[in-house]
Amino acid sequence: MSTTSEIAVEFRDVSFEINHRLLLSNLNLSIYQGEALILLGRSGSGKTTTLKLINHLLVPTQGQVLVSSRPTTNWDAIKLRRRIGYVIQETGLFPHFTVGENVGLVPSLEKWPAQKIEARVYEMLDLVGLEPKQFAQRYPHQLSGGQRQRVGVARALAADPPILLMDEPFGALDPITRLELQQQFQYLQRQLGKTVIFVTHDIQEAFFLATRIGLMYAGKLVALGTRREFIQSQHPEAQAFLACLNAANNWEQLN
Ligand SMILES: Nc1ncnc2c1ncn2[C@@H]1O[C@H](COP(=O)(O)OP(=O)(O)OP(=O)(O)O)[C@@H](O)[C@H]1O
Repeated sequence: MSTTSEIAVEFRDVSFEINHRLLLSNLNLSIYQGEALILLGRSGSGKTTTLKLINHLLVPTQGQVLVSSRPTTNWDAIKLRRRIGYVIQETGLFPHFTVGENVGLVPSLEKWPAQKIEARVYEMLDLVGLEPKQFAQRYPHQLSGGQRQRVGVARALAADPPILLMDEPFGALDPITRLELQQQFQYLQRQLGKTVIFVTHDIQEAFFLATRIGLMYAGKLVALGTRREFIQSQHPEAQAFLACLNAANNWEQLN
């Protein structure tokens, strides 16, 4: 895997509070270029909040988030977001745009010439396994959920951003399509060398995709490390997740 020791995103003692509720406290975390950092945690543990602090949808109430060594508060928010692809569970595709227009959105906002956009759209649809001639002219409602997710990934990759934020992107899919997309995504991430921060509450997904796993619990990062290190963690929340993994793997013992 092509990780370098250069830091792509850094949280320096970050807390985030809203309406006197502390959603995230004292987060310190460096994410290296080219790695797939999986944020794992149960519902409400603060994973999405952490992602939104990276692309400036939220601003820390304490500390700093740095992207390419610059605090997000010093970035022009639009320029920052163009460097960061964002894929969410409900894909956020524009319903009145065709698949091609959705995928070409950021390149057209960046005023690429029409021919270059079209070539890029075809390249991206190919990359995520959708036959461009068949799919580029369709509308999102004419696709299955799995196909929409593929379009969401193609759109996030279209302007070649160095960083990708993925918020439970495959959560709503059937397990077979999900595994297929996870495999394709892992291949793509390694080929393209993107820095990926991927949110999930599924430990199998985390183990499959991770360079490192960051475990969140009640707004805190309570464990951080490789799969091997995660298995050795004594934190009760890590143990609870590992118990889920073991339960899933021990189904043969059921009669
Ligand atoms: N705008 C808000 N105002 C108040 N509380 C909020 C707000 N946004 C999120 N929260 C709360 O912050 C906590 C963390 O939310 P967050 O969405 O980061 O969790 P998560 O780990 O991504 O959960 P899930 O896996 O369910 O998406 C939750 O308890 C949530 O209810």
